[in-house]
Amino acid sequence: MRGLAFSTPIFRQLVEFQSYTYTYILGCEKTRQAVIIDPVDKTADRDIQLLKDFDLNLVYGLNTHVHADHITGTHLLRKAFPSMKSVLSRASGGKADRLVDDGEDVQFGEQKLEVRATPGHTNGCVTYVWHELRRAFTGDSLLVRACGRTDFQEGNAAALIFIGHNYNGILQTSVLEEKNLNPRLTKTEEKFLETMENLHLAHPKQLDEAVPANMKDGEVENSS
Ligand SMILES: N[C@@H](CCC(=O)N[C@@H](CSS)C(=O)NCC(=O)O)C(=O)O
Ligand SMILES: [Fe+2]
Repeated sequence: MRGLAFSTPIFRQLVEFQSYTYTYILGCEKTRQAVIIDPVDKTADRDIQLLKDFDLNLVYGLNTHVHADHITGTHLLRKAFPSMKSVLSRASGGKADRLVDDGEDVQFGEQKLEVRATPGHTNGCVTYVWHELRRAFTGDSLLVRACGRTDFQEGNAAALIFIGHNYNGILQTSVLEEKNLNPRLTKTEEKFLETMENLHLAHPKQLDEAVPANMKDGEVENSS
């Protein structure tokens, strides 16, 4: 069977409920090539099943940055889709099959994502822009009504430009909304820097295992 017939590009937003990470599957309906953005190891089986249900061939597994709150699922997805290449920014200093720089395109069938450097949460944060559908995947650079923390992983509030998580169940946002409603981004630069200095957030629970593993494309000893 040739899978379900889609008449428009395929798009799914998925959640991993331990770290509240949002994962995205994007597919070209004509060639059935697909990418996944910010997959999590714990939900790799779900993602593989969904890709297979849709008869999609995963060509890239992209990470927006070296995550501190979960281990990427790219190494597990590659087992099901052996030609899949993991993608990470060169500026992150981490390992991946393809290292990308600002301005590069990542092609999947007739669709593509533009890589834009959006440092601040980490040095190597990038946003992937899908121009065709006017969607931007910001990782933790910009969150709904918030932005990524800047108190570890070379975080630098002064470098933060823009938004992957939301802890209140709001699934998406727009540049217009955040420009007007984001309590951090509507401040003066001075007040913004002061706010970021004083967030006093607890460290992510998986920080100590996630960062070293994600620097090595998710490969950890004892990982399945
Ligand atoms: N409780 C979570 C971690 C929460 C956290 O630190 N989130 C990060 C993004 S993951 S690096 C963040 O930047 N938060 C900003 C904010 O304002 O909440 C866990 O233990 O995993
Ligand atoms: Fe992060």
